[in-house]
Amino acid sequence: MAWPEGYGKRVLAEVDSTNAEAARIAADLSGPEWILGLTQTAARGRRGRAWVNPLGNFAGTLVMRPSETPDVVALRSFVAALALYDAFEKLTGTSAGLALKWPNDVLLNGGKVAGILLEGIGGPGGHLAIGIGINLIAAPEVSQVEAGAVAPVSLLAETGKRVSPEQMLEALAQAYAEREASFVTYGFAPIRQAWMERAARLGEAVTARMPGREVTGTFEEVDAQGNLVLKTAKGREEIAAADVFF
Ligand SMILES: O=C(O)CCCC[C@@H]1SC[C@@H]2NC(=O)N[C@@H]21
Repeated sequence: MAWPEGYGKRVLAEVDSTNAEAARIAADLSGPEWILGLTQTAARGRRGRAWVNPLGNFAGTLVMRPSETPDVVALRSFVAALALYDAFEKLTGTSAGLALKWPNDVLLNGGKVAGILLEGIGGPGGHLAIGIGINLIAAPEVSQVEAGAVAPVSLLAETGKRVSPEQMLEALAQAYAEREASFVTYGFAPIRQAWMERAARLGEAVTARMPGREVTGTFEEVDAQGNLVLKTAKGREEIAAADVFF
């Protein structure tokens, strides 16, 4: 498999968090760079949660300096989710059981196999860290995740396929570069369309939980801004940030 032109790569035997490392090195980079951490000692998840990261799972961050406004930069969570989907498909030879969960999880046979953490570095106009964690060989216990959340699963347990972090990085970096090129050239529309074709629970009832309130409705679409759109008894709700429960 080819490594994408123009992207750098560094592999660290141990790091606190590849997103934290991205923030440390960003200012010295001259182009996009993948950081692979074989072990992370302080991995972080979305909304300040910890991320369980046993040896053999994938922990990586792409650090880059996008040129768009922050609202457009944030749409890269969909670009990354699609690239993850592509990489799983390529490595396993099938898309059976794969689905994307808004805003940025990858599901396999209904369980969470990968998550994405987008973090800005250095404020507007600065760098972006796209942190990706993949349960390649092990998943945390259900008791370690929030009540009602999608159960974690591993690629190995679900498919019997053993993929190394390095193999995943090669596939993911290539897939990401292709989706990124599409995003930069054609904008969000084709990414949004492809994401929705792979979406979990589209057209079904879901609950979006936000600080202090929750909304249940039919998952209608992801709109042109990346919002989750729910049809509720009170009308259309456009939700920018939430945890989604099925
Ligand atoms: O909560 C989520 O679903 C997102 C998890 C993101 C975890 C990855 S592992 C690599 C990168 N480094 C971190 O500290 N977090 C992200």
